[in-house]
Amino acid sequence: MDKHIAVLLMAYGTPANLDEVESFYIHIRRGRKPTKEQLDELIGRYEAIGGCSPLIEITHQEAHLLEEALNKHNTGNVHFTVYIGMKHCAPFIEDAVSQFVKDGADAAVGIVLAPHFSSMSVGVYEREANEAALAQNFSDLSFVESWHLEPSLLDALEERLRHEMGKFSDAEKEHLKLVFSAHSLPRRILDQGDPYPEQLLETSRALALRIGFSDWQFAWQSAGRTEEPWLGPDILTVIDDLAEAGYTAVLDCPVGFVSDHLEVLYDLDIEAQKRAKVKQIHFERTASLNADPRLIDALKQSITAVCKEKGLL
Ligand SMILES: CC1=C(CCC(=O)O)c2cc3nc(cc4[nH]c(cc5[nH]c(cc1n2)c(C)c5CCC(=O)O)c(CCC(=O)O)c4C)C(CCC(=O)O)=C3C
Ligand SMILES: [Fe+2]
Repeated sequence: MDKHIAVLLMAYGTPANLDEVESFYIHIRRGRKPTKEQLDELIGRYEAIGGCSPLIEITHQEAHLLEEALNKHNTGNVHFTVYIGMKHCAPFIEDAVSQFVKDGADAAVGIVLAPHFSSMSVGVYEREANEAALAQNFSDLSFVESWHLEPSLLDALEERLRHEMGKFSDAEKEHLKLVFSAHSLPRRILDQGDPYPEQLLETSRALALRIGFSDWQFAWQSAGRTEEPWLGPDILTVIDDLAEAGYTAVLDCPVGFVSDHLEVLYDLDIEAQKRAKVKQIHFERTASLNADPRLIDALKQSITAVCKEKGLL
């Protein structure tokens, strides 16, 4: 009999349509209903990107390609099945865990479609998966904690950066700032020595070095609308400051994200682009990795490394 390894591929989730925005938002807020203004504002953002986000469809493509890649040329009698588990919409992480337990998986490896670890992002996915596994008496669940320096990930991002750089003239490049961005988190993560900011800088440094462009900085984006302070500087403030400092071009590389979704299609393509226009800055961003074969390879390499560590391969 083949050994059956389940891969739990986790992503944020998205509402399937505008009618589902409210329940999605309530789930993000752990059961608290948003005010009408908050809900309308979020619906407005989804409307602005065409009604819904492509995140689910892209995640399905990634899952399919990953399963194919893992089962290609694998040694011995091991078979991989990829299960999608979303944090905030169906199929939820616990649904995926129930399914692979029901399917008789011998072991499971979890990975989040976000390369950098934070206790408030990837850590929460892991906790939810562990709780679901525990509830079903499944004990062989391991995780890829972060995969932010996987060579194939850097290859894919480097190619995106080189392509986008080509859209600026040599004259523009003299006043161009390369900005790496990622989803902000509440500033209190710093008190706990969270690795998130440093891992993001590691990816950013590696990429700037690869393309030989030293005029870069980091910015946070998509901070939540809550009372507590979030990590800054925010990308919109950075655009203002760069304009003030005489920059006329910005290339943003959202290194913290993998797929096209609201935070890229709205927060960058609409909101940041609009701010840049006001400030007369030529703003571009690198294309999302989506189902890029090098992204799939990065996921495969990090999953097989954990399998080897655990003696599964
Ligand atoms: C670290 C991180 C990532 C990256 C890592 C990962 O991918 O996990 C991420 C991704 C995403 N976040 C997304 C959307 C939203 N996030 C919200 C709110 C929040 N995000 C948070 C963190 C993160 N979020 C946090 C701490 C909150 C505050 C509430 C809470 O404590 O949980 C809200 C509520 C309203 C608002 O504040 O804007 C929305 C609509 C979508 C888009 C989905 C689509 O395309 O539909 C994606 C990929
Ligand atoms: Fe978010």
